Amino acid sequence: MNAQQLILKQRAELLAVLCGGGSDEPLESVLDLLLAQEVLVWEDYLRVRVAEKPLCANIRQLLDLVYDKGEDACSYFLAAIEQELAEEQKAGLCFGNGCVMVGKDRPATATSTLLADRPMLVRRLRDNIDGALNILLTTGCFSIKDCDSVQLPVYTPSQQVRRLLDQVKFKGETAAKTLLEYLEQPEPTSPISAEKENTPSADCLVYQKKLRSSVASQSLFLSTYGGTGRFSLDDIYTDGHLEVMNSSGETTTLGLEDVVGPMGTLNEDADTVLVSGEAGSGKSTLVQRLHLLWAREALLLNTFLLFPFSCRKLNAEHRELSLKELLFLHCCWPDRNQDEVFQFILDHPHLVLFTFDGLDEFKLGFTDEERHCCPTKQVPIPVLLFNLLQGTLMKGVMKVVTSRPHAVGPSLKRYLRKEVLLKGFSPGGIDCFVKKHYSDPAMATRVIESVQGNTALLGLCHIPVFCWIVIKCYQELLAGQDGIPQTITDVYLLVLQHFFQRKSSQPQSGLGKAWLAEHLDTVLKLGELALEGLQTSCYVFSGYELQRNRITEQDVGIGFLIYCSDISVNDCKRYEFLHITLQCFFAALYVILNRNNDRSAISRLFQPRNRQVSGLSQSCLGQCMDHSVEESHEAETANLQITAQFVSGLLSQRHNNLLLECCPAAVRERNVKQVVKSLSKRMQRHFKSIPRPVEGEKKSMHAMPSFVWLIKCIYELQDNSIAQDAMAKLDVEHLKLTYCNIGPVECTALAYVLKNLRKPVGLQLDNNSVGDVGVEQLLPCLPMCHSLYLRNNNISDEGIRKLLEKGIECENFQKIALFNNKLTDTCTQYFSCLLKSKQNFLALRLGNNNITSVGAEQLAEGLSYNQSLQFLGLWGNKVGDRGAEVLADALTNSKTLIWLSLVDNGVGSAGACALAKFIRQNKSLEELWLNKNSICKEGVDCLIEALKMNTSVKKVWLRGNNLSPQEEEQLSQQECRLTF
Ligand SMILES: Nc1ncnc2c1ncn2[C@@H]1O[C@H](COP(=O)(O)OP(=O)(O)OP(=O)(O)O)[C@@H](O)[C@H]1O
Repeated sequence: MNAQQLILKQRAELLAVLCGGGSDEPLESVLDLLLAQEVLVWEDYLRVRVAEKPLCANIRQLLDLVYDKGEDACSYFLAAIEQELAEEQKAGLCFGNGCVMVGKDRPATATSTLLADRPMLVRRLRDNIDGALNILLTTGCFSIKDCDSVQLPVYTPSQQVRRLLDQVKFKGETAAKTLLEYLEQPEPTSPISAEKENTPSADCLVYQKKLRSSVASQSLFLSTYGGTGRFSLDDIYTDGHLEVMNSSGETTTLGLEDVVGPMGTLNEDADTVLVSGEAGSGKSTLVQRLHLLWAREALLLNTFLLFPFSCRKLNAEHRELSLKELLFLHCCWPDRNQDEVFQFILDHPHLVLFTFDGLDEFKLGFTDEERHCCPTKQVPIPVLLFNLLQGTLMKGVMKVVTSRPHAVGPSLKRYLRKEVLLKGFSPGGIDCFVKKHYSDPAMATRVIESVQGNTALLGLCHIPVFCWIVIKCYQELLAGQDGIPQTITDVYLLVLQHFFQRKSSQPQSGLGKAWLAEHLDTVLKLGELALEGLQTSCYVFSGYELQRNRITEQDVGIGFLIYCSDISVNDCKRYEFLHITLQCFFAALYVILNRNNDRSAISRLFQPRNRQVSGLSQSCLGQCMDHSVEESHEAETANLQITAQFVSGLLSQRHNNLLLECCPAAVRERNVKQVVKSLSKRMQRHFKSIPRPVEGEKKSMHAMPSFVWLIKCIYELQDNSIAQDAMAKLDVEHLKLTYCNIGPVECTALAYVLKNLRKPVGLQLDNNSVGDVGVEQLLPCLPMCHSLYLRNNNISDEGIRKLLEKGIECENFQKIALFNNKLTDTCTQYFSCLLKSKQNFLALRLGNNNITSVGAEQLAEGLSYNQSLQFLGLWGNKVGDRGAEVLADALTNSKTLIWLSLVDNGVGSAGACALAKFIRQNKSLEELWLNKNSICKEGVDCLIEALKMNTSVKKVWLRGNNLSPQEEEQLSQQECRLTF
């Protein structure tokens, strides 16, 4: 009997076994096999999987279908049943001669691979569906709704997997690829299976589950949105730009998953990873994302337990605690067998991760003076924290610490495994964030367009917290009564207005012109609390403190203060400002608007503050700082600096009308004078520190970060005459601002002030995060720059286009250094134009970018018209022989070029021979750098011949080419100007 006849004959029995027990599973697994063998196509599958029909109706449909498909289909069907059913179910059934389920050729697409491998995938994913869903969610292939529809509790795990596979197929190729890539990763060596000794007991597993669930619930929502609508982290999280720097100062971009990975490791023996970034750059949000992904088992798969700490909350812990108490009281309490869980942690440090968010908010600066290594002994929190960071306590536990840069001094740096720099949103990140924020794409486009239309605003939006405010207050922004925001004070006034508007009795009609005066009482009460807090490094407030400042429930209801879910044992309510920068803003309002302030309030803000207390022996542990014991260190509190910046901004003429209602003109005038005087005094201190120039060198000022802060204060004031006065006394030829965390916001302020310089300077901004937007911001001061150094600043061709468009018009502009950016052949046409039109341009350094022979050809075009360039650096590009040939040709007649570098450019002997021709004719070149190429003896012979005709060249560098030591020896004897 053939297979078709067997099916017909046994129809009732087959129906009975496939219906067995009313479970879909036998039918589903047979369908998996038939799909994989292509006996059924997707449409067939849908016809037999009709949810509304009873199971037996679907099975009958399948029997009809395979019967109609003929003998082969029926053979496969019987073989599938034989393979899937248990022995007792198969008893009495006849399967004929059977057929073998063969593996098909590898399908061409990922979606068809999912079908071909369906039976295996169902088995594999059954126990790991969360991991797969997480990866689909984090990569944006799935929405939360998709995940929910897969994980309905009515489905068995296998059914959930099938729903997932069906959904992935529906989403298309990208989703299918993502899933397959995830499955190709080596199975996470779960701590359970990795080593026997790592096997956690049942109680540890229960604890892990509880911890995961507690961490997940704490990290699901973003706190900034607390009072203004709930935003889940999944819906709004946008990747920030992360970098690590190696020991030679080169930076590499990395992803969230690399934060705790080996990339960028500088000190293998240390366990603390620092994530540093400016205020509002997204550090807390980043660790929150790490927490959430760990809790969902989507990241940090080798971390068995993750303990999240907030330094802000640790500040409020005045008790002495042991490590055990710290973990269990502050993070998650084990319901069973505490000792065993703690012992597991002690025995397996490599399976544990601690995160400490906001080290800069910790009352005491890091010190390694007091050693402590006993996990059960009670000690003050700072001792515990600092010893954990050093590794004296719990060596081997990985720690991720976030901080603003100023709080990380050399004493902590010694204990860092690596430092990850968080630089806020990239331009693409801003777009992505806006799109995530608005469900209406048309609205998102409007916002993006208007942000991009205003470069100062675009610069601000690189900092996520500003970006959030701009988006939040978009209505006010569009209403635009007071013009488009330019400064951070403008942006924070918007948010103030927005919140009051929301709570006003007639939200539709808008606030009156005197809106600030109407809410002055609330502003002053919140401002006083904010200022007191900042002065004592206090960011969490009790109900009592609110009461003391007469802050009512109604005031809290406006939304600036949010309830802070303190996870310590103390269950009294605590509050914090929506964001710490908002606390600074209120403090600034208080400084400006409170009539009882003493006159020195402003000047104190601008004075250097010595914050750190050395040693833990001071009696003020856990208490507010006593300024009388502060000493020696010159680290100004960054939040007070931000406050000073807001004070400057509020005193800007632009906000005169608004403030006039709240503060008499005479008081305002007095305050303005105070600010200007303080700024001028601080500037003078900087200028006085400028060393006398060494003979033969330029007079140069190496600015400290606080110089950038002063510049930002001047910018906030928006008064050109103040900027002019400040620059009138700056008498340097070179202004060095390397490693000063200069991003687009800082570039705006720098340009505003530096455009008033009396004499042009060389502006050195190497190793910052200027980017294309920052470059655009710098344009106003380009006329005052004879040289611009922008090494390692994430600049692309587009930034260069804008820069050179302006640069061509600037008479003074003569040198540019762009080593290690993101430049390609596209930018060389702009340089070519510059070289053609600027016959006083001296130095062009484009090392370590992506310029090939195509770019070299374009550069050559410009060079052949130029009679001024002295230095041309192309180190570490890919111009090759062709590039060397065209450049050599173009430079032959140059009477000015004295230095040329083609190091590490894939130049061979053909390129060297072309350069030899150039040497033969050129009379200006002094140094030629050709190290790290692939030049052979034949190429060097050409160079030697050419050098016989040339007296100007002093040195030709040829290290690291295709020459044997003997050849090098022999060649250098022939020509002493060659260096190997
Ligand atoms: N990656 C991100 N995706 C979406 N929004 C973000 C992101 N990063 C930050 N934000 C927004 O900016 C706000 C401020 O960010 P966050 O508090 O993480 O900054 P921070 O660097 O920790 O600031 P501070 O140093 O002042 O404590 C967040 O509450 C959120 O609204």
